[in-house]
Amino acid sequence: MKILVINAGSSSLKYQLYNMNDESVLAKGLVERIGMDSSILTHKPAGKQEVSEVSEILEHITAIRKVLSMLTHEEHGVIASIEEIQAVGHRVVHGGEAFKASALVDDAAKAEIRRLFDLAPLHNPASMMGIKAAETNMPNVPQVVVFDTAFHQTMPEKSYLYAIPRVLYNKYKVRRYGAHGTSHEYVSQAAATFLDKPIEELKIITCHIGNGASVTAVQGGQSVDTSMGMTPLEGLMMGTRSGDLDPAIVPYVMNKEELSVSEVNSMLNKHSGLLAISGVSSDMREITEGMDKGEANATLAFEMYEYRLRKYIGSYAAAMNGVDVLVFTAGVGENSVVLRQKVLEQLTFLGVKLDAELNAIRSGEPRRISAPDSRVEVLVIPTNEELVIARDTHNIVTAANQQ
Ligand SMILES: Nc1ncnc2c1ncn2[C@@H]1O[C@H](COP(=O)(O)OP(=O)(O)O)[C@@H](O)[C@H]1O
Ligand SMILES: CC(=O)OP(=O)(O)O
Ligand SMILES: [Mg+2]
Repeated sequence: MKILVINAGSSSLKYQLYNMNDESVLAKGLVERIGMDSSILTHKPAGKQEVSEVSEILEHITAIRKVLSMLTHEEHGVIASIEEIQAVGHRVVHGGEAFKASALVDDAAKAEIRRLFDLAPLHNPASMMGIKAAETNMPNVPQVVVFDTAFHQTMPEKSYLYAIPRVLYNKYKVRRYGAHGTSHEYVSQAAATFLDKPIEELKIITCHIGNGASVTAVQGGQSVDTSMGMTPLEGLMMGTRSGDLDPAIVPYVMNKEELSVSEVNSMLNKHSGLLAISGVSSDMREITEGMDKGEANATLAFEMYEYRLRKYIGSYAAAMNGVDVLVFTAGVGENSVVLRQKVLEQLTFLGVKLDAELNAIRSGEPRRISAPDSRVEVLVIPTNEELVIARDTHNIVTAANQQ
């Protein structure tokens, strides 16, 4: 079965085409700047040269049409016809309380995802555009939705409730949902496999540190707490998101600066984090370059980012009364040697002992970076959200076909 995996953002669309017979990736790519004056489609067929194409792509529907024509292209294509795509899997950030697992797309699922627009205004509308675009271009192909929030549905009330009037939960479902669940689940299972230990016996802290970043406490294979909240704004300091802050700052700043709700949302989601403190970039590579050059603001941004991540790790060790395994994943977690080093150097109180040489190795494979006598196993595990989405899609569509 060939499955197209789609991760739609508000102005971007990432895709991967899988052959599920051997779980190989036939092609992958990215459409950026959808709706802007010049959009860029970057397409990488397996074993062939990467190609880029600049054009005007105003909507997701057009973006998918371009992707499909690239996948079937004479020179850069990997399939003879669109008919070869037997299912589409979509990443959806918010599944609320309704979705505890992945699901087939039908009218009820779409209505629920739409109902959740309010809770994830930056993410769910983009996912819905991706679903609509795929339906329009491939009307008879089954579609599956895989939710970032699903893995965190095991959190107990004491983790997911906010200490605000209960009526807000009853009426509006205001609570912690978390995100990046597909990744936290994948890397926690991969960690247990790597260590050859039953996941039921492990206390694992998974750090998904990408553009968006979150930490999860995984006890016995289940998410028991996570740093992102009702929306992906809470928790760690991120590329452009503030993470935790005193909620009183919001009305105070709105009042002083005469900001609207959407302006303050935009400030906290798009103009904060590393970008705001460094004044230069939201990209960790540029932050560390600035730090190497002795730039004070880049150095401060890095220090805040590292410190806040370390505090979350400490608090989740307390939440589980211990930690056996610490996992780093996603763009920054997999690649930033210096971030891991700075975090781990000050977790010696937990029994963490870093092996600096192992930490400096660059590899795309799961690996251990702690010393043999470290009380906590520290691993770097490349995440693969797309593969999980492809597998869930395959399982759900296969089961539906058998009915
Ligand atoms: N070699 C590297 N060193 C440090 N940071 C890196 C490196 N490569 C990528 N990154 C960081 O990874 C981030 C993107 O992570 P990723 O998981 O791809 O994010 P997302 O999926 O949220 O777009 C970038 O912002 C960049 O700062
Ligand atoms: C939920 C979220 O933060 O996603 P991303 O890391 O892709 O921005
Ligand atoms: Mg990501």
